[in-house]
Amino acid sequence: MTPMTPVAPVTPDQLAAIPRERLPALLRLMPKAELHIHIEGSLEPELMFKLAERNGVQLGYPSVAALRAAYAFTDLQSFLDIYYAGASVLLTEADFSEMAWAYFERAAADKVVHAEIFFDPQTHIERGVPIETVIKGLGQAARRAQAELGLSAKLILCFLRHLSEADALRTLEAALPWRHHFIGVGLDSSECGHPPEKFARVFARSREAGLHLVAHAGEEGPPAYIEAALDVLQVERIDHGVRCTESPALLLRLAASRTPLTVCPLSNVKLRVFDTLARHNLPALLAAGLCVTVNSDDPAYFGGYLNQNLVETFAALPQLGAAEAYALARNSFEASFVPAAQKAAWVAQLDALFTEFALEGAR
Ligand code: HPA
Ligand SMILES: [Zn+2]
Repeated sequence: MTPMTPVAPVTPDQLAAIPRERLPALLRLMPKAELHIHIEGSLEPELMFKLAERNGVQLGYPSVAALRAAYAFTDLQSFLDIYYAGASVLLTEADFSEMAWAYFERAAADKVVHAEIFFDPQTHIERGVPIETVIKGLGQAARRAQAELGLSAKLILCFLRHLSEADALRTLEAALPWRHHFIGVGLDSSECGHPPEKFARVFARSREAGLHLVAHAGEEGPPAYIEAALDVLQVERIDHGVRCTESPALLLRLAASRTPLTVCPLSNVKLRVFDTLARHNLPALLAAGLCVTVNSDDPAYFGGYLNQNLVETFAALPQLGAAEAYALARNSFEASFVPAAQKAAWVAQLDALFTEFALEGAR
């Protein structure tokens, strides 16, 4: 089907007619956008060892199996320590390109048609890797993803919140000559003790430069961090944000404004934000009318890419059915930073697929 073919929106009755056993296939087949993926978190142990050898970097683990065995996290910080150590193998433009290309191939297999990927330049600048090496390497893979996979890919530069705002401002100035290679800025790393207010000036400067603004908030931090990200940083999306349910007023505000939350269920369980997927608040967030999306965060570390997140989460939560699958995919396009006409074309593909599954279910 071409994007211009008119498609009637799938109806609630049609969604209700889709049998539960068809959900895994539907979740895998539906077109979707991924909006919360740290590209350094897509670095699989096998590629990490290959790059370590190529670049003469000592990893501190004797084997892929030993490294994987270390992926037993107790909280965000215990993950970040290993994640930054893993990123130390990345030195050349080719390294960044190879890592991103591997992610794009995996994402395309999951029917991701658009990805907005985070990168952490300060992790690399600190080790003497020029920012242009990082941006050019990732940009090259993004162009190849569009050309060879039909996957549109954009970059979002993240500031590390455990470092100073002055460091973030220096990083932004160093990146601005490459402004045309990235669409926005974000805020990640250790949340507690590093509230959004710490980065008010660098976000204001980024806004002046015409960049989109997002921030991690309410993963481990309190609802007040989500409010500060909205009010002080003026972000357009909240990454994670799951702790918003602790504040009824904030929940109402997020629903009314349709501020997107990029939720990462497998990450939340691995980092002990929730004990199990069955206890995740995704159904409550959807029921409250929020523009929630599902994402993989750091798939090489947390046990799965986007479809794995969707399939496992739906299997664990009987409240989630075809209507919620449709809402999540539709939200992923609504929440993306792409032109309205492109969003409409993807939503039309979504309607066509869900209608097909409904008709098959009714037969
Ligand atoms: O889940 C995360 N939270 C904060 N910082 C991060 N950096 C990579 N992943 C994460
Ligand atoms: Zn994240």
